[in-house]
Amino acid sequence: MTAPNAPHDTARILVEALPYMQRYDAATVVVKYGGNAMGDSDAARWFAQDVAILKEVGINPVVVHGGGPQIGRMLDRLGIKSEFKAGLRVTDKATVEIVEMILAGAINKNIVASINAEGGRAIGLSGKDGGMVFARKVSRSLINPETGQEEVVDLGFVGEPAEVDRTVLDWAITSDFIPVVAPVAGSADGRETYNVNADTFAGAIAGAVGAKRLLMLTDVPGVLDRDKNLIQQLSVEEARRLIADGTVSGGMIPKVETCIYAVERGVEGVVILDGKTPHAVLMELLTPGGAGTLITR
Ligand SMILES: Nc1ncnc2c1ncn2[C@@H]1O[C@H](COP(=O)(O)OP(=O)(O)O)[C@@H](O)[C@H]1O
Ligand SMILES: CC(=O)N[C@@H](CCC(=O)OP(=O)(O)O)C(=O)O
Repeated sequence: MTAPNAPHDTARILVEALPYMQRYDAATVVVKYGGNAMGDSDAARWFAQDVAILKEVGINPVVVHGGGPQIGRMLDRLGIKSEFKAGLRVTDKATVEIVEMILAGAINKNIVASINAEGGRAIGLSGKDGGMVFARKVSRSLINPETGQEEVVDLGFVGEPAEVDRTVLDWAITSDFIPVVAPVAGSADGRETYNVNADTFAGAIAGAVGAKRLLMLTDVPGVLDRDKNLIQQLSVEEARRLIADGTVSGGMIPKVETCIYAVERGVEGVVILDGKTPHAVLMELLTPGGAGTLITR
């Protein structure tokens, strides 16, 4: 979106945006803000402005954020080694403490402050708050490259949402507040803290609140084919095929799996897009110039 430099520019932008505002009027849109999308201060400001504007025009944003690179940098500073298996961080007791500190602490509060600085009323939460999300331990089977056999790997305190209670989100959505949620959740008995992949967490939230759209902001233009060209639209079936044939790998796996999960739970469309482009969220929702990969049924 180019900045309006004359009143007729502003009027043109508003006229163009109007049908889109009507399409999403009073709808809930879940925006997953990945650690790689956070970028520099300009990108962070565009994001905060977009979220504040959405609420202002009658659309209800729920932000779920990540922070994988930021967790990695803190673990490095502390000399704690970290590895990923199947796109998930193997998380021991010391690591889960840092994960909660970075996600539910520093990053969550920075995003809240940025949105508030743009005139929004953001409220920072984690899955623990209001009993929003209870998690259970993730179990994953992977092929051991040495033996070629499938083995169950222990990822430690990595969780997946087992139960989502939307009460606290509904309260925020129907008030002035914009919920900003860190993907950390407790076990049902309150004894354990789990590190939940932010994509997975966002999908569970989008499904539970009946979101009309889920936007997944990352640092690539969307899902790329083998020649690195952007795929503009995918069905659930095509998306599954891309995971199975290895076109989609690494951190894109939980992202595409989340898209499939959310669409199957009634979210009309999920878009994977580059969160570092100017006003990516508004451009996607309120202009004809939407970018990224749209995944639908
Ligand atoms: N087919 C693909 N299309 C686009 N990105 C892919 C694909 N396969 C793997 N990736 C990788 O997935 C990354 C995005 O996942 P991730 O780094 O976990 O993002 P985020 O931190 O935003 O959640 C890209 O930067 C890219 O390296
Ligand atoms: C289990 C697991 O891998 N958790 C992630 C949580 C943060 C995350 O997902 O952040 P991004 O969206 O920026 O990747 C992690 O520890 O990095």
